Amino acid sequence: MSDLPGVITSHRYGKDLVRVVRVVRDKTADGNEIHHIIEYTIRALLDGKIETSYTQADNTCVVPTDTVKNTCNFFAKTSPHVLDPSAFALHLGTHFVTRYDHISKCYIDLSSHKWSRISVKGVPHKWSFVRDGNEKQTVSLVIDAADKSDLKAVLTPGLKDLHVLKTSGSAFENFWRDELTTLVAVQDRIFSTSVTATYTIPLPPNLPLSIDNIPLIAKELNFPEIADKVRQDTIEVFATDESASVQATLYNTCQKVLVSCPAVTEISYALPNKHYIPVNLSAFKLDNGLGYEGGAEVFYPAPDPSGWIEATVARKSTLHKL
Ligand SMILES: O=c1[nH]c(=O)c2[nH]c(=O)[nH]c2[nH]1
Repeated sequence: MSDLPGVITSHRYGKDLVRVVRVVRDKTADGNEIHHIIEYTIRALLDGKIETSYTQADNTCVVPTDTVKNTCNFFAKTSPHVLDPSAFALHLGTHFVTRYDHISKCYIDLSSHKWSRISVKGVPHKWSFVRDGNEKQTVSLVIDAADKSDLKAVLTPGLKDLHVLKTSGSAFENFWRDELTTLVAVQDRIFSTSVTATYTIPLPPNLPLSIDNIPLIAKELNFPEIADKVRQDTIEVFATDESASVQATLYNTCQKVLVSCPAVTEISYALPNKHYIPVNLSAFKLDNGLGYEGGAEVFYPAPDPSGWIEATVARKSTLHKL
C-alpha cells in the first residue's frame, strides 16, 4: 500500500468529438448512380486493465486515443453498417473489446447529423443533400466484456435537438398553489420544446454479440425502422395530444412508442418547457389575450429559464428482468 491519501476507483479514456463523414457511392437496381451520406460525431471510451497508466505512469497498456480516432475512421470506410448508427456503434464497440485482451469495457456515444436528400421537381437527387434541421439521431452503447465469451451490451438509441412548437392544444391548470404562486392557469398556450429521447433495445438472446453476428442482429431488429417510428410517434403525439401538461404529454408519447415498437423495453424523454410569454399590449389599447382563455398573438420567446421535465417509462412485461 502506498502512503498516498487516495485510491483510484474508476477510470476510462478515449477520444471525444471524432467527426467523420462517409459517402457511400452506390448503384440503384437499374444501374444508376446514387450516393448516401452520413455524418457522425463520436465519443469512444475504453476501460479495462489500465489502472497502472494512471497510478504508475505505465503507458504500455494505453491504446492511444489517436488509435481510437483512427479506428473510427477505419470503420467509417470498412464497416458494412456505417449507414445504420446503432449497428455501426455495435461494430465499433465490439471491435475494441475483442481486439484488445486487456480492454473489457467500451462506451460508444455518437450523434448522426441530419442530411436529407434534395428532391428536384419531386425526384430525389442522386447526390445532393440539405441540412434541414438541427436534429440528431443518437446512440449510446456500453459493452461489458468482463467475460470475453459472453459480451453484454446495453444499446440506447435516441434523438436530440428536435424542436417542436404548437400554438394551441395545450393547457396548464389545477397546479399546486401556495404563497409563492404567481402563475396564472391557462386553457390555451404555446407549447414548445426541444426533444431528447433515449430508448433501450435489448439484443436478441439467440444472437450472442460478436462481429460475425452484427449483420444478423441489425437485420432482426431493424434499428432505422425503430428510429423512424420513435420520431414519428414523438411528433404525432406532440401535435395531437390535448396537452394537460408537458408531463402528461411526455407520458402519452412514451406509451405510444411502447405500443408501436415491440423491441423497445423502456423509453425516456427530457423535455424543456420553452416558455412563450404573451406580451402585454394594453398600453396601446390592444387586447393580446393575456387571460385564462389564451388566444394571444404576440409573444416573447423567453430564452431562459425553461421548465425541465423528464421521465422514463418501462414496459411492464420486461420490468422484472431489468
Ligand atoms: O406543463 C407544465 N408543467 C409544469 O410543471 C409547469 N410549471 C409551470 O410553471 N408551467 C408548467 N407547465
